[in-house]
Amino acid sequence: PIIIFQLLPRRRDILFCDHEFFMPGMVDTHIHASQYSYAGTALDMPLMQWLCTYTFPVESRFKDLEFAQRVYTKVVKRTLRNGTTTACYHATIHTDATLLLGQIANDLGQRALVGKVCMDRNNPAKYYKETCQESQEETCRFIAELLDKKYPLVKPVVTPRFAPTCTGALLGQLGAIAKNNNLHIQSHISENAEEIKLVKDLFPESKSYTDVYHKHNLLTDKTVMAHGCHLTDEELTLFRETGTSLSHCPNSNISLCSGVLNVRNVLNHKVKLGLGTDVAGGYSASILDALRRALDSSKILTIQDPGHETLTFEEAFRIATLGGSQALSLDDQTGNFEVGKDFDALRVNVTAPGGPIDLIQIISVTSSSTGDDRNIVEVFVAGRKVVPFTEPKPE
Ligand SMILES: O=c1[nH]c(=O)c2nc[nH]c2[nH]1
Ligand SMILES: [Zn+2]
Repeated sequence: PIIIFQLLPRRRDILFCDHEFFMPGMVDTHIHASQYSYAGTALDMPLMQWLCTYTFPVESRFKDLEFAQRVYTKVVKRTLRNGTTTACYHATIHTDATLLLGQIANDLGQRALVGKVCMDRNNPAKYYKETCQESQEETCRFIAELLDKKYPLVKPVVTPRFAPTCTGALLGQLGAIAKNNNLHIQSHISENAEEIKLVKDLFPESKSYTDVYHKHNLLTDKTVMAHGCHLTDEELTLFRETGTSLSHCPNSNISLCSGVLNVRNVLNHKVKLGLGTDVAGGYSASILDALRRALDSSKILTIQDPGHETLTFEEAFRIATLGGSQALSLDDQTGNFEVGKDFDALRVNVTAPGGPIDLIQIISVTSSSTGDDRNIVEVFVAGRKVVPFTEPKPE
């Protein structure tokens, strides 16, 4: 999808070809960098079985820094090429590999939140475990070492994987760490029915899944929760009251048969909302793909209930850009071209050679659903051109 909101007049310092324009960079509010290694495969199971069968064994390999370097370089480059100027990453439980992800995002020029995953229970994988104490200590080390690098665009995010794999003790400690250091928080919530039932059994004292996180001080205006397909209105109200945002990951929700988020209901509750690829539950690393699937998902709800107010193309575009920046509380820096924000932008050529669009005639296009990364000819983050990639100069 491409929105042509303004065909800029020709300027001497920026040469625009015909059918070119700038659009704001896109924001991926939820992506597992470590799972990029198997993106597009292994989507034949529901969430809990999928995690144990595929995800945890693959994530355990990130103890190996060479493997991590290879995968993380590829995922940052791929998302940049797809126009993701800001990404909110889950890595793995490994502190050093997660620090490496931060370094790679910095070197390649992506704006990023990077999280060392925390999980101290319900993980059957043999070599992929940490205790509550290790998780807490390594999170503190991760935060201190990443902040010490003083990367201008890369920040740590406190990352309890989700309630089923975290004890209450760990959730409480992570809530305190985030509060004491004024940090972002990310996790998952209410993705599928089996998971919700498990949380009910594990936390019988809590009123709801949302209440579990709330009780542990994990719902703040710097928290982003992925999925939320099955949240009740009462839970959405708590999201609104605490300033917590949602990451809508439609490719993943369909691929793992998890559920369909009612975006209209989320917007009506005035909950901040962004889009996520959720690689590798989602098989595409492109936010344009997420945008299309958000529209498809909304249309499915309309098929089921003709009274449902379908998401518009313009609303989906906003969620992919400004909405994402608001969801990550980064909208003072990015999300649109408001004066004072950084220049995070994509130079789009509707008729890029080899691209998917055949422009048959000059039309007053306001939107098109056929563009892809071939149409994104340049990417800028904070004013720096980061795509096409520049090879490092030889010493
Ligand atoms: O889509 C998902 N991917 C994950 O890796 C994950 N972990 C917890 N819940 C999850 N959901
Ligand atoms: Zn996820």
